[in-house]
Amino acid sequence: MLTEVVSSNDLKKVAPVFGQLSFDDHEQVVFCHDKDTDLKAIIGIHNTVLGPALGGTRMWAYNSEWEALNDVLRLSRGMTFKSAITGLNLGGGKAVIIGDAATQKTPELMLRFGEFVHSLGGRYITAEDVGMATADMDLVRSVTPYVTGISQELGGAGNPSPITAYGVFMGMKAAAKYAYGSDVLEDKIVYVEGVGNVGESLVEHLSNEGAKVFISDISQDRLEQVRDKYSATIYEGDNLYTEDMDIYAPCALGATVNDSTIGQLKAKVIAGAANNQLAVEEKHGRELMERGIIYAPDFLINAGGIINVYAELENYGRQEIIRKTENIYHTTLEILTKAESQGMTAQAAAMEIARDRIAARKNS
Ligand SMILES: NC(=O)c1ccc[n+]([C@@H]2O[C@H](COP(=O)([O-])OP(=O)(O)OC[C@H]3O[C@@H](n4cnc5c(N)ncnc54)[C@H](O)[C@@H]3O)[C@@H](O)[C@H]2O)c1
Repeated sequence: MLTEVVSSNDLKKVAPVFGQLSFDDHEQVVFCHDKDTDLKAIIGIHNTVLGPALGGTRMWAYNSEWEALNDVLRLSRGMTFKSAITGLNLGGGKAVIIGDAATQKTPELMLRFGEFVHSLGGRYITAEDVGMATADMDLVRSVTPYVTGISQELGGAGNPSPITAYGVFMGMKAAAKYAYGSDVLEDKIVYVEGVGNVGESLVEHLSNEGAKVFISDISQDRLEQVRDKYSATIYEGDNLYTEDMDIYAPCALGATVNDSTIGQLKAKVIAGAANNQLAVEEKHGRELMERGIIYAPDFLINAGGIINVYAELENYGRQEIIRKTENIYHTTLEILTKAESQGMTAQAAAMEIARDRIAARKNS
């Protein structure tokens, strides 16, 4: 399976790059190293048929370089399909920096990373992802124009996370309409796993709508901050997957829908911001379908952020950003309907539309 998350030991059994599970015809993979700043980064450029490869930079303390490589390949491939299904003229790319953002991210390291991005001449355009903030992108902007997600003071569209959260909220409403016949989320029990930039903003929408929101995070500080601002309860148990809930919203890292969690989940809807929620796309997508769980494909409903940063390249304003993001509601309903009528998973239905758009451009 192309996007399967596997252990470092299993990864070592395949050819290092071209044989990687998620290589999937990547155009270019760039390894970046700088001794002075201890930068170790990998930039994945999956596909540039529709336009330059745009995707955020993630900084994470990976257990091994294999896992970092697997992650960047999975993520950059996902960006290709995200932009394609959202109708943007962008290709798919992503970068990972190996290290702990809390302790190892320095201005010097970010500048050096920016220089590597610049060296690609615009084939890859970066933005923020996990472990990155708008201020980091502002730093990168001082050495390259090939960056989005910069602050409004520098002419950017600002932090993309609130728009991402709004799009997830739209996709969640559409999935709820499909599952429950109504998109009103009042009194629905929603578990938000990960209350970082996007998760917090999603909690705000849910709490405004009167949903019963439970939150989990590995950071106690984040949990308390979010609980104190909105109507949300901190989940105190040790396995949220077994809890009674209507909607599960993964907003931390990917692959949480996997062999061990899928049989425990009681939610009827899965809709969240995390990229690559299905550990093995086809297998777990199908299992969700067989269990009657409505899955709103992640790359479809978390596209608000890329819509927001794309505005910086195309010079469209706030109104158009909101319009495109609200359209996620309609696209989600369309995909769920197509999937059911054609007996395919929602993930596969969304992928098919995205692939068709890329193929049409390639052949034009
Ligand atoms: N920021 C965006 O605009 C955007 C756009 C599209 C997709 N995404 C995806 O959404 C997800 C969240 O992004 P973000 O920008 O909010 O990142 P973030 O770093 O701000 O937040 C992630 C949160 O998840 C928590 N977390 C990490 N591991 C966890 C675990 N095992 N259980 C519970 N919580 C855990 C972290 O403590 C943190 O609070 C990521 O998968 C990201 O790739 C983000």
